Amino acid sequence: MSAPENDSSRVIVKGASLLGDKSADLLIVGGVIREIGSIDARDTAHGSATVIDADGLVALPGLVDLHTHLREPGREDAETIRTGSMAAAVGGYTAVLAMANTSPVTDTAENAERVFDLGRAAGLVDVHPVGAVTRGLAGEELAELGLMNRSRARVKVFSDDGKCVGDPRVMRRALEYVKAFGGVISQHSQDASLAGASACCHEGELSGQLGLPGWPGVAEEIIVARDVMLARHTGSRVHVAHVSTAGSVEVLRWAKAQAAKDGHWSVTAEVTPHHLLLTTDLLSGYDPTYKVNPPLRPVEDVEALRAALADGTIDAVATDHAPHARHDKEHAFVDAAFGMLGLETALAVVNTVMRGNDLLDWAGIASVMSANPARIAGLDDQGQGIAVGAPANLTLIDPDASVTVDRDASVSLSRNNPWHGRTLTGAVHATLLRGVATVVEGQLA
Ligand SMILES: NC(=O)N[C@@H](CC(=O)O)C(=O)O
Ligand SMILES: [Zn+2]
Ligand SMILES: [Zn+2]
Repeated sequence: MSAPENDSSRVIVKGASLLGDKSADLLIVGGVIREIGSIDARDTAHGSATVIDADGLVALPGLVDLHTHLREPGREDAETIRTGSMAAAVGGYTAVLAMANTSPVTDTAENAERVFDLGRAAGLVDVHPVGAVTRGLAGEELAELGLMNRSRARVKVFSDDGKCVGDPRVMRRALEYVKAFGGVISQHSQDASLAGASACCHEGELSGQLGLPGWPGVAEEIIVARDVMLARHTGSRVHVAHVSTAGSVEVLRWAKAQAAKDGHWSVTAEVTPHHLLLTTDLLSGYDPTYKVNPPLRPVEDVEALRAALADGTIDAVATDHAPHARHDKEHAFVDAAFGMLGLETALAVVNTVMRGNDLLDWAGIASVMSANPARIAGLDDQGQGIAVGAPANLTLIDPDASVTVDRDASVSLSRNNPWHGRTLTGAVHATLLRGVATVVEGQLA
């Protein structure tokens, strides 16, 4: 699939409810929204237009995922840039940020360009490589941050995700460095010594009963607290990946108020769909599908995360789509790999949890799943909403569809799907990347 070269290629989307509000038609010419209103598909000017009947569907701007693991290069048995892009498109995404914990690590301009080019070749979503903060994710020397930024991949988001940048001196240098070009450090906030090498779940009453080694929420919170102080000190930007505790939310609330007063630095944060719905009690069956980092938390944390997403303390939903091959996941709980799939189900989970509980409306979902992540990542071709002159990156959603998730229906190469067997509300009907349908009637085009 490639972007239309012919400027006259026309698509008409008929009768979609724009962000859940009033219905209108969209005229797309050459991949750009040209007109919004009442468009007569029979008008001879639109003679060869492709018409998409969107009656009863909600149109959102294409979704943007700040946090995806595509596993290529290195673990093409778990996912490739192509299959991960397929899962993203099916999930309504038009752009994803691909984490750097591949093999080799995305820590050089050359490696970043390779991921970028493979994303372009797949052509289903815009794949933006995230650059590593440190060489080899080792936490010691800074990676080629400037060269990655100046490369064809134009990397602006840097993360050692999977590992925390533990050394405050390294974190300080990284924040200072990316400031020069408006970059951001996305931190996997987890103090290594409090987490401990064998910990595999949330530390609490249940981990004690199950005999599983856990780590406490404070291992996350102290890093969030440290990093916002470093961002303030350096006048830079920090982004907190996969926030999972009520304590982190409290720190963020304080930090955002300070940043707004100070004006010279900022902190943003994301939450995953699974941390908005799944709780630590799922671990009682020792099913490694539910083993993830940060771990599933008690219901009090889940409630705080929902409230923070609703009130803007948390800016974005990011999937942390983390595919794993069967032989890495199907182990005793303590030995299994951390991580779960998320791209194909994110929109339905957010709709079920947030809209279903009157915490966000469609416009709010568009903010946390498109506009805000695009702004945080500094993407200029995404997140502009549904407006005349904006690229036609669109997701058409059947808002009332009730879908029971089947892990074998996934286009991902992996099957570590925590939503298998659950019934969610809302389904992606179509996805358009710059006017080209990547998904039609829920299937890859
Ligand atoms: N989330 C996970 O449990 N695993 C991620 C790494 C990460 O996001 O920390 C992975 O790469 O598998
Ligand atoms: Zn992480
Ligand atoms: Zn991750």
